Amino acid sequence: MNETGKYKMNRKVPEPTLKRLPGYLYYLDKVKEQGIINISAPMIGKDLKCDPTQVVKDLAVTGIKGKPRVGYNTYELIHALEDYLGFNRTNEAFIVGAGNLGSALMAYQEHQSLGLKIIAAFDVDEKKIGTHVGRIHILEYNKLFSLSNRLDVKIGILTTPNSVAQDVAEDLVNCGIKAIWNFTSAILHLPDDIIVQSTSMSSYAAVLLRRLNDSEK
Ligand SMILES: NC(=O)c1ccc[n+]([C@@H]2O[C@H](COP(=O)([O-])OP(=O)(O)OC[C@H]3O[C@@H](n4cnc5c(N)ncnc54)[C@H](O)[C@@H]3O)[C@@H](O)[C@H]2O)c1
Repeated sequence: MNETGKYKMNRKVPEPTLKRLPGYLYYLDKVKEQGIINISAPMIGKDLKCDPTQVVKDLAVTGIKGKPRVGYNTYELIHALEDYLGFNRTNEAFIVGAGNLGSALMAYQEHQSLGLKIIAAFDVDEKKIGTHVGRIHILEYNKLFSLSNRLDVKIGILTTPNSVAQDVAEDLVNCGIKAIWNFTSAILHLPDDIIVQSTSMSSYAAVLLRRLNDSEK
């Protein structure tokens, strides 16, 4: 942090901090609904079962500082978090692979409130092409190239089988995609400037099962 308490813009915020920020936002929305105007770090820490020092450190990345004995202004903090996370902007995304997982992601409207809007899906399966999930149309994979020329989409969500993930990811990059949310288990080899966020439910399940096993010993 610099002397004003703000993180320098070029400083890379640790991933665990970034992962915790949406949780604060969700919690603060509930606090706001209860009409609570100011909230302290110890109160947030108590409710979210985490260390208040960690809360202060995490929230400092937004540039907002709490006041001694008053805490944070709930509205200011929500706004700062939304702004920092880009939730109050619309980020359009393509999804490739409209199977079980791809369709579930398309059906999950909550992403929109996070500023992530899936505008089209692409697949190679003739039976799926031309259908839609909610308002999202599933288009022929080859259309990815012409459509990305017309639209300035920067995010690609990858839900194809693992076997084709690298090829599809390279196509996405060639179409101008700058950030890939990778749900496959493939380890993608892409240029350094491409942001890849891999998400694995299996790793969370592994932690859950291991902890359950440990607790039963
Ligand atoms: N990250 C997670 O937690 C998690 C959870 C479940 C599944 N997965 C992974 O997500 C991926 C999808 O799983 P699923 O159960 O939805 O599979 P699925 O078979 O239901 O869907 C895959 C879709 O991709 C399409 N496809 C195949 N080749 C393609 C290509 N070259 N271009 C475009 N589309 C293509 C298929 O036609 C199909 O519609 C798999 O890699 C799976 O391992 C990840």
